[in-house]
Amino acid sequence: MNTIDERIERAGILTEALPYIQKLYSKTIVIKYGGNAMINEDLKRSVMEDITLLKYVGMNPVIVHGGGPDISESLKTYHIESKFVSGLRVTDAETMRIAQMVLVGKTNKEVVSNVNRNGGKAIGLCGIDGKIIECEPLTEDSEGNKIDVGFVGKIKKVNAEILKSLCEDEYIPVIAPIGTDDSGQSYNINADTVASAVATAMGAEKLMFLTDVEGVKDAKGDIIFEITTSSAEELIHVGTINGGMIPKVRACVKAVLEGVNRVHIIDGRVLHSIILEIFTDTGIGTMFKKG
Ligand SMILES: Nc1ncnc2c1ncn2[C@@H]1O[C@H](COP(=O)(O)OP(=O)(O)O)[C@@H](O)[C@H]1O
Ligand SMILES: CC(=O)N[C@@H](CCC(=O)OP(=O)(O)O)C(=O)O
Repeated sequence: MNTIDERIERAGILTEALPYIQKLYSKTIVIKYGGNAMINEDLKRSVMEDITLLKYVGMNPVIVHGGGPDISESLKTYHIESKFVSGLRVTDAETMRIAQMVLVGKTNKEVVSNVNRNGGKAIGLCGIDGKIIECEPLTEDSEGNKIDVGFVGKIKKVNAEILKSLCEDEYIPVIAPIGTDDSGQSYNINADTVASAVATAMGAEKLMFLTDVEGVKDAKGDIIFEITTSSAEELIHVGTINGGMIPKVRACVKAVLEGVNRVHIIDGRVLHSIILEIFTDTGIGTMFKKG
């Protein structure tokens, strides 16, 4: 049994959250949940509890999930080697078939089921459903160099109406990063890119990327708490930001420039990282701003 002092302290913590709840009430918050942050059951549960809590206090969370490690593992069982160009998986027809099977059939349903188990109402979708994500083949990397990565999609349009209706109807949309074109061809898309495009199309207030580092690091390895869009580009240019952090940072920069107010990269390995970011003044991880 808790003492009265402990209970008063708890009440204090809850009321501290009030200004944040008021500020973000009815606002859309897009959460990118990366494969490398889906580490263990405790962490998965804490992410789902946080997201369900956001919904119950009146915010509109939308989840975009990755699943790169899951895809690579499945490809291995089919004796297919994973190849990446500019951080993007080279996706031939067979890789596309397996990526879709894994992302939609496995990862998406696991996330949906975890949200539901925690009392939320999740609806699993990918960009093919309702043609939410319209694509064409991606033929250039972010520097404008020609690349041949097969069925990797460049997003032409996100049709956000269905997502908005689901949010209004008490649901939490859970989106797998697969898109489609007019012919019905499926495309594999980097999940960071999808999260950014969904946040912009939905007019989200906030976009959070859960990953496996504390935030964006500078050349000395220290976390950068606030980064401008121009210094982010500069750190990519000099190589301080590299590998999988490049598409993530570019997705952040694009979202900020296209009107998403708050964009953060946070450590998905920390229990309740979403709540810590949203309900505290200092926040955690790296925040992006225009400039
Ligand atoms: N400047 C940097 N700061 C932080 N992480 C970086 C940086 N440059 C490269 N990285 C790497 O980026 C990784 C995160 O990208 P990625 O593995 O693609 O994440 P996710 O699977 O969550 O999308 C980190 O684990 C880190 O190794
Ligand atoms: C084109 C491309 O690279 N697509 C990614 C989609 C999954 C993803 O982005 O997952 P993470 O967020 O866990 O890395 C892939 O095939 O791995």
